[in-house]
Amino acid sequence: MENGHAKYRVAVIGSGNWGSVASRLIASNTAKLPSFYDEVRMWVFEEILPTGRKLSESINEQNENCKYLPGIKLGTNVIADPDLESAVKDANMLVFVTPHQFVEGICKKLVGKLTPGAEAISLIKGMEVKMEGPCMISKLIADTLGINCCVLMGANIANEIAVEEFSEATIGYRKDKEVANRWAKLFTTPYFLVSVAEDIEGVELCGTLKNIVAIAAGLVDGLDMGNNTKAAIMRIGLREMRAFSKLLFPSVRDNTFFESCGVADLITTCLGGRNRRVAEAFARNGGKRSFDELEAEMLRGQKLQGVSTAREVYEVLTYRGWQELFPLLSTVHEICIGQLPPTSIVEYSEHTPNLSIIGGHTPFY
Ligand SMILES: NC(=O)c1ccc[n+]([C@@H]2O[C@H](COP(=O)([O-])OP(=O)(O)OC[C@H]3O[C@@H](n4cnc5c(N)ncnc54)[C@H](O)[C@@H]3O)[C@@H](O)[C@H]2O)c1
Ligand SMILES: O=P(O)(O)OC[C@H](O)CO
Repeated sequence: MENGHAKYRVAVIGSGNWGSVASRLIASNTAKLPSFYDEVRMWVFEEILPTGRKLSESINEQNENCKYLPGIKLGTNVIADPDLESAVKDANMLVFVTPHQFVEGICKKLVGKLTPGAEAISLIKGMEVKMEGPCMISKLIADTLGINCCVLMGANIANEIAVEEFSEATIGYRKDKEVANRWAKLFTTPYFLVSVAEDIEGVELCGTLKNIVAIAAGLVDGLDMGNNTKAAIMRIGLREMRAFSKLLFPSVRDNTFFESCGVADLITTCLGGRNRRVAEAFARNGGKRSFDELEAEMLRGQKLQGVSTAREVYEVLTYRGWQELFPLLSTVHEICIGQLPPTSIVEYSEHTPNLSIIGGHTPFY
């Protein structure tokens, strides 16, 4: 507390492409806003660079993440820390921004180490599938750590935000609007406009599912199909995103799909994202080189989320008998694992089933 007002200390857990840009964005605000401590600790998954230097040391010396965000100064109040416990010490606002496959292990290491009353926000686009069913990443964080967790999703290609091109984002929250507004204050800048929506599942599922549609869009590009085909993929994808979200969480709101986290993120990812780019290469190689191989070669340490999300969603679809209702989401997974050729991405529509069978009415399509 300072002068009777709460003061907030921010830690960022993750330092990849978006993690580095988010740290820079946040740090530009904490340096200015009196309700936040200036310093932003950024946890770094330690790596040894080709020069033999540690990534965290290099970031602190150059004030730049030469591997995941070269050429951009982070702000001198961003401090890289390879020690997870030390990175979150005394922090009461925790920003989670790692590829989704690593978050469970990270959370387990943080149990019992957090400042009482800490709040979290997840910028992670992905989901986990457990024995008991699908689990959104914000819920995984909240349940493992016993803390409240909002989400921030949107049309946010990190490299564009790094050079301060105008973008929007959506914060999803469950009940506490005051907390959501505090997160919005932390993130909002003149070039990054943030709105809040009381629909955490809807916001998070938009960010998660659009990565599967982006794979489909990349396949279409790799097959040299035109804009009409790609637009059709995006429309069908958006429709399936909304239907799947509402089946999982009936509380999900239609309006959420018109926020930055919805249609805008779908568009930007299908035009300029990494999932699209690698899927294009996959199709150009006729599916002969795996996504893992192409990811390693093309992204140099950055991670795709769409391929694993397609698998996770497919598990849910098969377990619940919904596969035929979601031809695009299902087909993307079957192409990714080599069960179908890339050209199948536009063949499935011939077999599109009667989509009105759920519950005998047409609530989704
Ligand atoms: N990059 C973007 O434009 C962007 C924009 C919005 C949202 N996102 C989302 O943000 C999340 C993080 O993406 P990113 O772009 O910051 O990461 P990234 O793909 O650029 O980088 C991969 C990160 O994973 C780390 N890592 C590798 N192995 C690890 C391990 N075993 N344990 C923990 N960490 C490990 C690496 O050190 C690196 O920091 C993803 O869910 C992504 O979908 C990304
Ligand atoms: O580069 P992608 O495909 O991981 O997408 C990045 C962001 O999610 C776009 O908002």
